[in-house]
Amino acid sequence: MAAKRLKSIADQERISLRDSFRGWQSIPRFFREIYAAGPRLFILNLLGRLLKGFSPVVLLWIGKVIIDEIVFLLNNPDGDFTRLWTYVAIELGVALLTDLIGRGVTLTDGLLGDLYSNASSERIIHKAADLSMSQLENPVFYDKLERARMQTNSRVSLMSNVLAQGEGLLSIISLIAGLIYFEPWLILLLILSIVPAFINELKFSSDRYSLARSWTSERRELDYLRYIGANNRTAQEVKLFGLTGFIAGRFRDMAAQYYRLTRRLAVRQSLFGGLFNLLGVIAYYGAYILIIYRTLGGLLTLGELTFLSGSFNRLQTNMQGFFSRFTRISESALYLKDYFDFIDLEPESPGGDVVPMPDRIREGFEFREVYFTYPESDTPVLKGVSFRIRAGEKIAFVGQNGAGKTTLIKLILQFYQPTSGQILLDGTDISRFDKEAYRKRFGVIFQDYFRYEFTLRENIAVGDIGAVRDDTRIGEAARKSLADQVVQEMADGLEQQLGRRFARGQELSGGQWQKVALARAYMKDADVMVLDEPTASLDARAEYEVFERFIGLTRGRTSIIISHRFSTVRMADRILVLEDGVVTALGTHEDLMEQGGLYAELFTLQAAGYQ
Ligand SMILES: Nc1ncnc2c1ncn2[C@@H]1O[C@H](COP(=O)(O)OP(=O)(O)OP(=O)(O)O)[C@@H](O)[C@H]1O
Repeated sequence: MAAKRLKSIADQERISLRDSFRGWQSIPRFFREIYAAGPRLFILNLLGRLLKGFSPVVLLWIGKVIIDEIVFLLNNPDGDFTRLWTYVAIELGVALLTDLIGRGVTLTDGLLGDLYSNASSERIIHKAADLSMSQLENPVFYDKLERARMQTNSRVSLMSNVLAQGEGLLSIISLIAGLIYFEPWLILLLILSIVPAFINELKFSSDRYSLARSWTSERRELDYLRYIGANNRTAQEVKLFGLTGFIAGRFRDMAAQYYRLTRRLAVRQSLFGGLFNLLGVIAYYGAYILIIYRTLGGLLTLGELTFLSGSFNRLQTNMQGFFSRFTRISESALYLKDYFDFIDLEPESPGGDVVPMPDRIREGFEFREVYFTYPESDTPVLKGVSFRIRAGEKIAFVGQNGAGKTTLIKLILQFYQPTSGQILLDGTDISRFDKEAYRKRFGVIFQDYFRYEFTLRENIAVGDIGAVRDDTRIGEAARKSLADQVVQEMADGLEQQLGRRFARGQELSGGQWQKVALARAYMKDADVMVLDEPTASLDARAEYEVFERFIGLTRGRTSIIISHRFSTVRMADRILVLEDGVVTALGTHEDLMEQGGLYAELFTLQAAGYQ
């Protein structure tokens, strides 16, 4: 199998050093979101870190005072020991307090992280709901959604890193103040030992991000392969068709390329990093020798020697931590920008004033010269479609696979806007109605309805989720769609968990699922019922019953039915025949039979099959 060649770091647009800092602009907004998720925890955390930030210098300082006091007492054996023990007690107190505060900080970090992660996941769900189908189907948008969703955990660690960074900065400033006070030259050595390592870190982090980013869609494919390769839904086909080798091979090729690219980066980073670290060790010993000389020369006390060498050592570790966190933050902050880019996506809006929905449909729908091409596609699906659906009538759409029947429904439901032409409801362009109010008037079952792994009750109630506790309405919807038979067969009745994913879940047959899905359309007293292939999985008797009920129950209500079964279709008031995106006939069953076109041909073909 010829594997796709994947983009390497050399192929793609590189993210420059300056771009690495770009992400930092999003941090204030990020912290506003975290604050909003848990204001009290956030303030507690800041206070804790503030105190903890000063603890290293305080501890080192007390250590210095203690050693100087010991040296003094050694030289003056008759001196008073009270001061020494007081210092030791203070050191113990500070050490205990620092430990306690440290635990408090870890605790508030974890809790804040949880709160923030929950809040941001919810935001992403809401945002995805605001976007149009064409936005969601667009791969660029989808990649943004994917990045926003996948990086929830990395945002949580970003939060801890930024907070730790503030704390680290306090420690560094206070330790530097001590160094400057006794021995300013040490600062120069410190800078010398740290800066090259920092630049190295920064460079590699932007490379890592560039690589990960340019690979978003490939990683999605890897995830998809992992999913279809090890999953109870695909297991049947994978076993039957022997697909394991194919899927695993495809996964292996892609994963190996990704591994090779990341390995090269990681090895180079680690080599350079090691080299620069050696520089740090040499600088530390340079500083140590300088301090020893000064002490031997009587310029520094023994306590000051321990304070300075301790401070230098701490500073070096703290600064290394600071810089490596800095690059980690720059890296995750770039992802943060992806998240905000997604949150800031503008939903498509028609512009102009919103017109209130009429309280009931008087005339009906009208398609006027509607042309439609799916986004990201060049092939027109609808090519100048004009027809009316009268208020209260039952209309059936028929036509061969791919003719555009479901597309007509998607346009009526405003999942997409026509490329040109108009769809009117009682004379008003449907795009001018508030989408939510408009869609509320429809009871719909889609051809590719979703099987939610929720309870049976919830699966029916998704048609009007506000009524999930309304047993009367759920029971009625189930009766109308024959789903009541399914309810009776389940051990837990309406509370039966469906699907196999969760404990006590019960899988349904195709026809049972269809009855459940059909019940959703009955959940509300909709003005317009839309049934797209509602009976494809039902047995002949169930199908007959479903339709008989449907006709009786929706008398006088506008309904649209898509079906390939002509026994169903002929029950409609009028039938629209769609051929390759064009309406070729519209009339009653009798009219169309008389005309002798595609409808008559298909009807006769199917009828002959039953003889
Ligand atoms: N989301 C989409 N993006 C791009 N093209 C699409 C999309 N959905 C459908 N199409 C294309 O639009 C054409 C019409 O599809 P549609 O689902 O409307 O057909 P249909 O008449 O309902 O067919 P069927 O009887 O098989 O359900 C098909 O050629 C299909 O490939």
